[in-house]
Amino acid sequence: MNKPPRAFFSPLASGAPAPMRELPVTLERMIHFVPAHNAKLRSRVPDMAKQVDVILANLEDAIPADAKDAARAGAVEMGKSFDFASAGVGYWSRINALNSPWHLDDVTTLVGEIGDKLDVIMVPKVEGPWDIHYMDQLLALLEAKHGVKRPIMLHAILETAQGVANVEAIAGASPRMHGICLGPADLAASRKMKTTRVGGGHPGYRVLSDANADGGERASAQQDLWHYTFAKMVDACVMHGLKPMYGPFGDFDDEAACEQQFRNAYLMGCVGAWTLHPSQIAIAKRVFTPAVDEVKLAMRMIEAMPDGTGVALVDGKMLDDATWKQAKVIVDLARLVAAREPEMARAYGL
Ligand SMILES: CC(=O)SCCNC(=O)CCNC(=O)[C@H](O)C(C)(C)COP(=O)(O)OP(=O)(O)OC[C@H]1O[C@@H](n2cnc3c(N)ncnc32)[C@H](O)[C@@H]1OP(=O)(O)O
Ligand SMILES: CC(=O)C(=O)O
Ligand SMILES: [Mg+2]
Repeated sequence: MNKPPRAFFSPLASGAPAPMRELPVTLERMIHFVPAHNAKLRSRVPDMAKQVDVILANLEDAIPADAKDAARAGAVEMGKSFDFASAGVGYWSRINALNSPWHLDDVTTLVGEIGDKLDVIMVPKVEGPWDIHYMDQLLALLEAKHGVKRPIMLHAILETAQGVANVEAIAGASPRMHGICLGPADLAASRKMKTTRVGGGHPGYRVLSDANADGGERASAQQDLWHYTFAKMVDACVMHGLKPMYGPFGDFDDEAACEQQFRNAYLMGCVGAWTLHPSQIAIAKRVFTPAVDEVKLAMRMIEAMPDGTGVALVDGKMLDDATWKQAKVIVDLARLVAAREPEMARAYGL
């Protein structure tokens, strides 16, 4: 059963900030992962911040068990030593799972030490709305205790079969929800898929054409292992006004496959993807920034139907209200990019 509408937007603790009614309008083309226990990489945060939209201090998987405390302390140091808000860069942290021995210390330390610096907590292995309700209540209590002025948002990773089954309820569980991203590595393990990869396709997952009468070679094409989950996730996010994102791509040497995975996500409606290595930043930026010719076409489409109604022809193709709305999505994104990147503003003519 859902909360009554008025209760949905009430603070969950006396003194906690009022839940947000709308998500901040901001670019999140890449969530750049920094292993927070690594002092060398932490020292590069000011440089990284010039290249990415969001920096995330990772505390969960990929951090060795004996470095969990150091990673937590590193996340606090990152939040205190660099002014992400003034740089126009988001600051997120991925905490350890709700049933792990590090989870409680992660949440209490982050909110207590840098609650007013942290935009989003990324929650791994979310199974159902109950996980979000728990986080919502805990954060409200901690925000009230530490005088945090702005609610910390939640971004769920969709990486268990149970989570996929419950994705709509997860998306609608709290006004704290920022978005959901796909976690293909844990999801593969959860589903007992016979793969050993972090995202991307698999050469064995194919469709074969019918046999040829002459016994000749049959055409076959690799298919997308993630399409069903991904489409379900995007619709759940959009239904609740959240931001869908692609997650990680683990083969750093296969830049073409990474770019294709990111592009599929972009076309399907995602706002961004994770970058795990510096080489992936340019890929994410290229993919999640609308191309100049696409933006110029979209602007001509909007000009052809100034009030968004009726029918027109642009370059021989029919447009109506629905195509106008698609064009507006692209132009709105271009305006967001242009506000941050003067060279793109010039290229778009905005
Ligand atoms: C399934 C999941 O949960 S995915 C999310 C969890 N995984 C992660 O967060 C992984 C994040 N990435 C990393 O930890 C690292 O990229 C590694 C350990 C995988 C590889 O790092 P390296 O072995 O140093 O790779 P490589 O030699 O190619 O790095 C080139 C340079 O980029 C730096 N670099 C590597 N990763 C990063 C990063 N995420 N951010 C910033 N700089 C980085 C390296 O320090 C190195 O710098 P240097 O040449 O000055 O020494
Ligand atoms: C993203 C992530 O955590 C996973 O693929 O498991
Ligand atoms: Mg995972």
